[in-house]
Amino acid sequence: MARGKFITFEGIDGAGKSTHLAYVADLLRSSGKTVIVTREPGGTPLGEKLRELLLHEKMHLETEALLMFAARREHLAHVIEPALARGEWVISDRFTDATFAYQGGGRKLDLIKLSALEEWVHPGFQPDLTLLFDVPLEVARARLDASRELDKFEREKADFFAATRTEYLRRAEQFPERFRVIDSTGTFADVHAELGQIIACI
Ligand SMILES: Nc1ncnc2c1ncn2[C@@H]1O[C@H](COP(=O)(O)OP(=O)(O)O)[C@@H](O)[C@H]1O
Ligand SMILES: Cc1cn([C@H]2C[C@H](O)[C@@H](COP(=O)(O)OP(=O)(O)O)O2)c(=O)[nH]c1=O
Repeated sequence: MARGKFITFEGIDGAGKSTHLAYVADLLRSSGKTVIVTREPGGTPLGEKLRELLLHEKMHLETEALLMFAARREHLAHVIEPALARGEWVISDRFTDATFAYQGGGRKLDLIKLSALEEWVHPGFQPDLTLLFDVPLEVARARLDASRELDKFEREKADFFAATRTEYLRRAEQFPERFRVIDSTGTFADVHAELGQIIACI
């Protein structure tokens, strides 16, 4: 049985990534793949408890980074790795790039510390494809304000999101073999067309 593929969705809050996740899952299912959709922080019973804390409690920056990776360890062990080994495809709404972008870029935690945690939690393992949904900050903010009650991260100021977006784009340049940057300012139809082309080539 061939191993499945691991696809991650990334972007600043309000970029539109969650909106397009079901579309990509359906595209893959219609081509005969078994697909699991999951998310971070979360994706396991313990991970979802950690998510509650991470999204609503104030904590030291390093505690936040450590808990993100603790939840990720659970997620890899109990969901991602077993599914890929069974030949299933896994789509995750965020993964380690989010920790580099938010805790590293946004909150300025030393990237060397994050690389050490990454090397500990998933040495040699990376997504096969990372879709980075990119929009200007004002567009993301307007979409967020119109759509939901904001959590701890979503209430951050513009300079936090500017730094988060910059770090995402820097990583996309650093790892061009797995990143695809999606212009998420277009209509749903525009974004779907771009996603369709990318998925057709994977
Ligand atoms: N291309 C788009 N055009 C207009 N509105 C969009 C677009 N993509 C997403 N939205 C809207 O923006 C809001 C935030 O999208 P969401 O997918 O939840 O963002 P994210 O998961 O990136 O935080 C939702 O109300 C969604 O309907
Ligand atoms: C996975 C991850 C998420 N986050 C943040 C980004 C988001 O603001 C928040 C939750 O992500 P997300 O599920 O995208 O939130 P929503 O469904 O409300 O759009 O967690 C980090 O700061 N670091 C991480 O490593």
